[in-house]
Amino acid sequence: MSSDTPPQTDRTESRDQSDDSESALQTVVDQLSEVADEIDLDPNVVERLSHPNSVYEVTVPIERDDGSIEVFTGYRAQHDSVRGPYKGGVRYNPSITRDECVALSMAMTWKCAVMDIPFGGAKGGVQANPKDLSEREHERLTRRFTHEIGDIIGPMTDIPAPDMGTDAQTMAWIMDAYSTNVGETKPGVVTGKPMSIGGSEGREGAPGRSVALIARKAAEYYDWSLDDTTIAVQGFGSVGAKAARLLDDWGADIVAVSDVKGVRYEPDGIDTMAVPSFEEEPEAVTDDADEVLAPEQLFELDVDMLVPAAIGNVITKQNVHDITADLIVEGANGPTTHAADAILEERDIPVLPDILANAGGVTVSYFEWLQDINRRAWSSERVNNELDQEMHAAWDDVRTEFEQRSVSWRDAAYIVALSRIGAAYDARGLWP
Ligand SMILES: NC(=O)C1=CN([C@@H]2O[C@H](COP(=O)(O)OP(=O)(O)OC[C@H]3O[C@@H](n4cnc5c(N)ncnc54)[C@H](OP(=O)(O)O)[C@@H]3O)[C@@H](O)[C@H]2O)C=CC1
Ligand SMILES: O=C(O)CCC(=O)C(=O)O
Repeated sequence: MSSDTPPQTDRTESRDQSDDSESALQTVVDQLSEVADEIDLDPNVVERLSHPNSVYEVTVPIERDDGSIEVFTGYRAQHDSVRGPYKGGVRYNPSITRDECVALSMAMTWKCAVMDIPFGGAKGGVQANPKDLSEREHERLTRRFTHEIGDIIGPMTDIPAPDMGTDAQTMAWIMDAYSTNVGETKPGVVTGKPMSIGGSEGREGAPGRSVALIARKAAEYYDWSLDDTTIAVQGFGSVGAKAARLLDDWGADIVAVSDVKGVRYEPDGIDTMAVPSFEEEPEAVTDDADEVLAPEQLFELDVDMLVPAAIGNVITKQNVHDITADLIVEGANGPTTHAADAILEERDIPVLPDILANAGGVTVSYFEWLQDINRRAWSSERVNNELDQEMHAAWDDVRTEFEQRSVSWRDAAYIVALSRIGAAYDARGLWP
């Protein structure tokens, strides 16, 4: 099944349009086309990359705890595998759509390429609110979803991982359902598993760690001291809480953190360890806070650095002018629309893009996959050292393009990724 992709739009044209309706897919396709022009990427490769290889839509019926049957819709989008097996997370979210999965799968292709790890891009999910599911319902949903996509995932074909609304336990159920089906234990079919069944040290904290590492690199690049840097973080889950806590530990002042209910604001700096993360207790970030702001006020705060680490398309043409931060580091996937990105560029506010900043997750997933294949566990020191090395190498590659071509950080990251993907297509010559 192939997808109808949106038409590519001129960036200046999109500047003049309202981006109320700019979809995540439109954002990614526009970015692809802009960078393809910059590096003269073969138009055939651009055409190929503008479409997912396959998109699967499945029906996931489960028995609720009260005995009734409820039917959910699930997706798995596989974008491109020229550099290796499809790789990407599975999210449980009531508003997830087919197109959003396609957009996120495309971003995974770029992310793996910018990190130079041998995977392509995929993403999937189920249209369900994990907060409305009991643990047994979560398990039944996961096992049935795995059954429905069982033929198209596998350690050498497509390897799911956690994303919003899913966690290590979800991955354990996927691994068990898949392994039971094929009659053999296959730890490599998913990453982000519990340690007891082949998970890796450091995977859970890895995306937040990479966000913090890139934030620190960027601060150094612009000659800031982290000790004098104030930061606001949207989302206090797997990515946001870890990033905030590390940056706090490294000396920055985290002055605001938020969840769906609001913003906890402490101008003198928050003790981030004392605030419950999403995993510790959902929707509790503002509990007992002295000062609580409305969620949308986070972007208006007078801070040095902004880290959107919750959901996509939150920095838009409508609110981008409220932003006074001097630097943005994207923890979430696709938090900035293409139109808002152009305005930030005009305003000289650098944006360190998602495909670099949060790539620690898939990088440690790659380490986990290697450990599964070799049946050898790495120490947490080894995982963190190798992650730091990979992040620094990717930073250097992106910084080189940023400086040599005088493009945005996002375009520089896309250039690194698309050059590698283009070279793989050149070498393989996949055209029939
Ligand atoms: N987990 C991973 O391995 C990776 C995740 N990402 C991306 O990072 C982002 C966050 O994922 P992750 O940390 O795993 O998700 P989690 O489910 O762990 O946490 C999400 C957090 O965002 C908050 N949140 C949700 N909606 C809003 C909103 N509208 N405004 C403010 N806060 C909100 C939640 O708060 P509440 O408690 O109120 O629900 C929660 O604190 C996603 O874009 C994901 O794709 C990227 C790379 C890897
Ligand atoms: O760890 C992985 O394989 C993918 C994580 C993910 O979905 C992401 O980086 O957006």
